[in-house]
Amino acid sequence: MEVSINTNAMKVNYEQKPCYDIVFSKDFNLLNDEIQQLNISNKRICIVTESNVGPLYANEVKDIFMSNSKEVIIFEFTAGEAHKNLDTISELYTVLIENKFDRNDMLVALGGGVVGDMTGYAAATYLRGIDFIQIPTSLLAQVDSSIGGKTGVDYKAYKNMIGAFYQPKLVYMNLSTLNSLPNREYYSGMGEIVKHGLIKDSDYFYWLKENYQKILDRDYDTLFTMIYNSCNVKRKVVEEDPKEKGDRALLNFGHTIGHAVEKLKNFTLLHGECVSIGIVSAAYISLVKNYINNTEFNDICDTLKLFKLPVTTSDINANDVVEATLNDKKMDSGVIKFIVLKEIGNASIDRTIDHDLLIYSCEKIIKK
Ligand SMILES: NC(=O)c1ccc[n+]([C@@H]2O[C@H](COP(=O)([O-])OP(=O)(O)OC[C@H]3O[C@@H](n4cnc5c(N)ncnc54)[C@H](O)[C@@H]3O)[C@@H](O)[C@H]2O)c1
Ligand SMILES: O=C(O)C(=O)C[C@@H](O)[C@H](O)[C@H](O)COP(=O)(O)O
Ligand SMILES: [Zn+2]
Repeated sequence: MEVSINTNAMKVNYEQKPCYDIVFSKDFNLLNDEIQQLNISNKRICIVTESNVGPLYANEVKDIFMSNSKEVIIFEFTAGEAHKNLDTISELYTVLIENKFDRNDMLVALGGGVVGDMTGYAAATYLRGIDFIQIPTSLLAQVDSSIGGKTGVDYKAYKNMIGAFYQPKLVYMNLSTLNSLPNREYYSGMGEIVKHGLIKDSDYFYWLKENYQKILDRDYDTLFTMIYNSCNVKRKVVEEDPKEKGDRALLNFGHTIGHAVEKLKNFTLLHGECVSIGIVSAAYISLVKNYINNTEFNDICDTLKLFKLPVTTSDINANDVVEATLNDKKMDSGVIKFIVLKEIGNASIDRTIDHDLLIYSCEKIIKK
């Protein structure tokens, strides 16, 4: 994978026209210029954040917005997937109404994927839609959730069951915010990053493997190259299929089983950890279908383990996992659009994966 990165930004097109910039930076110094281009001088701003990230970064970000807008308020909720729900959204709606936010005003998501998904959904639905921008602060949010416009909340423990496709006006990444990200959360982001290599770029997958120590050490230049490349993989997929009518489903590789595990483990495993387990089951199905060979299957498992990710789980049963997949959003008239690997770096949609094969693959990931 040869990548010459001579810029700190990339443009995302949507329905074949420029939509928003993804800006990569070592700090918040470029944020002022970026938001000035959005002409927010007469806007009210609500920074949406949570109890871990807010105390670290909200004041610095608020100061930047204060010097460019009419008014800035902060909405902070308790961190964690358990608060990615309609109750939190309702609290945010109430704050916006009480502060007389109108359609001219804007939300700012400052946090990980939970903040980004919820802020985007609130922006998509408040007054039938107001602008929002993403300032992702977790690795997973920087390489995945802040890009592509999937927004939403969990509903009765079903993942992302309520939501909207709604694009941000800007994605601003301060890579230095990762310095405060706990290791387990950092490794969780690697689940989505390994996924990017597996579905679209075998050179990238092997580059991750070769650079695993620098990645674990959070070497800045390696981190920048990795985040930039993952964003590029996702950008290209979502530009081609913004509302997942086709190949955007490839980004869901590992998620059919992954989301089921996330639900059945009562969100005690992190999203990226569940994606890792889901990748193993999907890779195993790809092995059974003779798309990949044993060496490649073991290579995938070993690479996930290099990034401290789980490849098995326990205390759940295969039938419950498969039952949970029936609510997968990739279901199409009772047939799952399951994502398999035709080879490393080349995923595809397979509508022939039946109940028995799903059960068989689950037994591979469930430790007795
Ligand atoms: N919309 C999408 O396309 C998309 C893509 C992938 C994942 N997701 C969703 O994103 C969520 C997972 O995102 P996540 O892993 O960022 O979870 P998260 O938002 O819960 O953040 C992970 C943890 O790290 C903390 N944190 C975040 N940034 C930090 C920082 N800079 N310093 C210290 N602590 C920090 C958070 O408080 C939290 O405890 C899931 O709900 C998943 O469904 C959405
Ligand atoms: O952006 C996408 O499309 C993805 O599938 C990215 C996934 O990593 C992410 O977890 C997404 O939220 C899952 O989509 P969902 O439609 O299954 O909720
Ligand atoms: Zn995901």
